[in-house]
Amino acid sequence: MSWFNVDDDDDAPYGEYADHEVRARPNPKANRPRTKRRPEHSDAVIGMVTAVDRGRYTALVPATPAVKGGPKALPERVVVAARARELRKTAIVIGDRVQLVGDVSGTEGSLARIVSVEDRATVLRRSADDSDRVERIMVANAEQMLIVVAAANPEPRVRLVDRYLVAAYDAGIQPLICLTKIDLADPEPFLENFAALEVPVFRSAPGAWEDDSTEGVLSQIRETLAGKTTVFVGHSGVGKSTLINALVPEADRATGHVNEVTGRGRHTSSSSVALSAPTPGAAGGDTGWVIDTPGVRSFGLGHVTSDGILRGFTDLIPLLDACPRGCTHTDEAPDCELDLAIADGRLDALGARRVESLRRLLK
Ligand SMILES: Nc1nc2c(ncn2[C@@H]2O[C@H](COP(=O)(O)OP(=O)(O)OP(=O)(O)O)[C@@H](O)[C@H]2O)c(=O)[nH]1
Ligand SMILES: [Zn+2]
Repeated sequence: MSWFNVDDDDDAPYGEYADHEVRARPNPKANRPRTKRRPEHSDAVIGMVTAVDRGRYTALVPATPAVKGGPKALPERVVVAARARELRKTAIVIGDRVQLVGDVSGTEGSLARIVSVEDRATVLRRSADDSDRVERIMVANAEQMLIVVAAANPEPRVRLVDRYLVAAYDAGIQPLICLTKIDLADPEPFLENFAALEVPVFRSAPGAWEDDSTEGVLSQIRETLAGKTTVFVGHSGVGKSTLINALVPEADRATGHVNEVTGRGRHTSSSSVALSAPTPGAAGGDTGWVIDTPGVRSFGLGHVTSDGILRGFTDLIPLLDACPRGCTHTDEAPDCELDLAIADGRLDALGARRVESLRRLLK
């Protein structure tokens, strides 16, 4: 099975566990869940978590070879698992690589046990709002973030994109921007806001897909997704599901569906899920992973330090070297180089808008 689709936890679409333990770690890019090293499970297999649903985790386990005198060979399979007791307080999220023991056959009705979570390459977090210092882990091990934003309906908001960018840079994830609904409005004025950043941009509308042509935006996006794990984020209604359905035809994200593993039918728009995104034409099936997340209105950054926020403004960073020592770069900061650069024209009107964006987030 190359893809599957299982609902997330309805009540906690970003994972059930506040991430107190991880926040204390000094390096936000390479932190690991604080799991005590348990006795080795030499028989454990590794799987990737693709869905979380009320204490049940779905993991994709690659084919395992036969062991002499031991278990038989097994093909790639979907395994449903519960967490081991000792992992009660550990966040397990989509994208996590986990060690599974017990019945890892993936046969209908079987239940394996997750006994540990592997170190994470990246952790994408979000807090409820900026005053909320308790963040949730949304996704583990994403390498790219595709920020989906509509040219119109809903109106694009610079501030929300700024927030996604900050969250991505803070997590060490490469951001990408996809403007949808370019048939409804000219996307360029909005995109100018981000022109100074070296962020790849895609422009999408069903008329621009031209699936068969290499120039079509879908082909461009597929190429970028190949072999990578990419989390899709965006405000509700921007066309994220439409895009995912076009990229991963089996995804069926727009309509409700029956959960293949649990048999429960539920609407998908509140759930996160990982879908494999095969790249047509790529030799050897250069599969990427698309992680869909529920559309959000706001994206809290209460957990990000001001240094983390600055990382989202790569275009302004070179100026800051000339700031007075300890400069906070806010409106009130005396002699901030950002103000001097606006005054003497090194930053144009667009640059001044970037400074405003930064300062709103630094508040
Ligand atoms: N004109 C136009 N409409 C689009 C485009 N993409 C999506 N839509 C429409 O926009 C509406 C919302 O699209 P969805 O794909 O459901 O949006 P979503 O971002 O997944 O929204 P949530 O499920 O709430 O997160 C639907 O009616 C789509 O048909 C586009 O490129 N152009
Ligand atoms: Zn400054």
